[in-house]
Parts: sequence; structure tokens; C-alpha cells
Amino acid sequence: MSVVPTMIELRDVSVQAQGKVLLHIPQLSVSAGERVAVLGRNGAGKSTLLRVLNGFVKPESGTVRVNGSQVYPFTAQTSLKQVRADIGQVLQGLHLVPRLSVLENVLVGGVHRMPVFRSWCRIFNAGEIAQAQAALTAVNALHLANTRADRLSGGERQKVAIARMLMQAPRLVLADEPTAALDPTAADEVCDLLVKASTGTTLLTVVHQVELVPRLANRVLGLQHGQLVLDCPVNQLDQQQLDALYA
Ligand SMILES: Nc1ncnc2c1ncn2[C@@H]1O[C@H](COP(=O)(O)OP(=O)(O)OP(=O)(O)O)[C@@H](O)[C@H]1O
Repeated sequence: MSVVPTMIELRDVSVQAQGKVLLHIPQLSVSAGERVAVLGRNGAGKSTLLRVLNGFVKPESGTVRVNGSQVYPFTAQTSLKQVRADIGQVLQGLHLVPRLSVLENVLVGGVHRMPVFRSWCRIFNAGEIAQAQAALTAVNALHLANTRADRLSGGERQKVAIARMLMQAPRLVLADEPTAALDPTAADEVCDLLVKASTGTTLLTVVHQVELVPRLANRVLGLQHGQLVLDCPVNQLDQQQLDALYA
């Protein structure tokens, strides 16, 4: 029997700021290939959890392992650059490079595989351009390739962010409210594209629209005041648990 590798492993993780505990997780383990929705009220610690995983927030204590690398505490073997190269991000709001075209924004997803000189000068070869065009085709956005990123609608921006993630080919995808401010039709499309683009990877999505959870995830984590108070399969989530989470 083959053993599914662990993608995320947190032990006794505590994040604090100004004397307040923002996140306290005694134990959390996510296997490779799982799709996890992270729920909770505003300020519950959802984004903090994602930032701990990509090393942008350092816990005061505990151990954080992602994709086999120890993100915290740092060790001589930790390459945060490599860890982040394996983590794709789809965030809410403006996170594309505004003055670059859509195609260039997607190409940026692959710069970690390029020689530094080429990535600085944004010199892309024909294979990379074809790959970026294929990623845009996968999210139904090839027609936007030459449009400046700051001219896009919210839904179009999220599609481009997903195409950039496809170009990056990460092992773990962190999506922080990817459907925020989208109308219901655009939100549905972005959810479906995100899940499709994350096939074969691990997907962690912070989401406020509970009705989208079954589209995005098969497991739910619930945070309340920085504590992990819910961890169950989506098909076992009931209204009482949700009411308690948002109380
Ligand atoms: N750098 C910081 N310094 C102090 N407090 C912080 C810092 N970053 C976040 N916080 C606080 O930590 C708590 C958790 O924030 P976080 O952004 O993780 O919540 P969230 O669940 O993602 O909220 P939202 O749904 O509103 O995005 C909040 O009370 C926030 O004010």
C-alpha cells in the first residue's frame, strides 16, 4: 500500500503580536492532494495561517513543515526560496503587476525556473511563451493576453492569477478569499478553474462564502480567535457547527 506524503505539518505553533495570540495550533497535518477550506470570522487567523506556511509570518514557537522542508524554525537545510517556488498563491484584490500585460504576468509564474539574468530582464523563450498561452487558454483568458493587468475586471484578474499559478506548477496552492468581490457567476467560474488548475496539488482556500465550500474542498478547518476549533470532512459539516464557528 502506498503512503500519501504529508504536505503540511504544524506542531505547537503559536503566533503572537503585541501580547495577543493570533494563532495557536497544537497539531495540524494535511496530506498531499487534499483540498481544504479554511473558515472563520474576520480576524480569526485564517490569513495568518497561510502566511505561516509560506514563511512570511514567523511563529514564536513550534514547528512548521511544508512539502518536506522545515519552514520554522529555520535550519541550515531550509531554502525559503525553494519552499516559496513550490507554493502558488491566489489572493484577493490587486496582486498582479499592474503595468505588465496579462501574458507577462503569467510568464512571471515561471521565473523561478529561469536563469536570474533572464528573469530580471524578462527575456522569455518561445517554449515559455507557448506554456503561458496554454495556461491562459486553460482559464478561458487567452483573448486578454495583450491587455494590461490594471485594465482587468476582478473576475478576469483571478483567472490570470490562476493561469500564473499553472505556469508556476506549484506543489501547494494557497488561495486567500479568491472569490471576494466577485458576482456569483464569476465566483462559481473562479472556484471551478481553481480546483481544476490545482489537480494533483494540495489546495488550501480561505473562503467566506460557505456555499462555495463543497466546490472547493473535501475537508474543512474552522478557526476561532486563532484556535483550530473545527476539522472535518465537508460532507460531515452541519449547520450547528457553522453557527458555532460564526457565533
Ligand atoms: N502584523 C500584525 N500585528 C498585529 N496584529 C496582527 C497582525 N497581523 C494580523 N493581526 C491580527 O491578527 C488577527 C488575525 O488576522 P488575520 O488576518 O489572520 O485574520 P483573518 O481570519 O484572515 O481575517 P479576515 O477574514 O478579516 O481576512 C486579527 O485580529 C488581526 O488584527
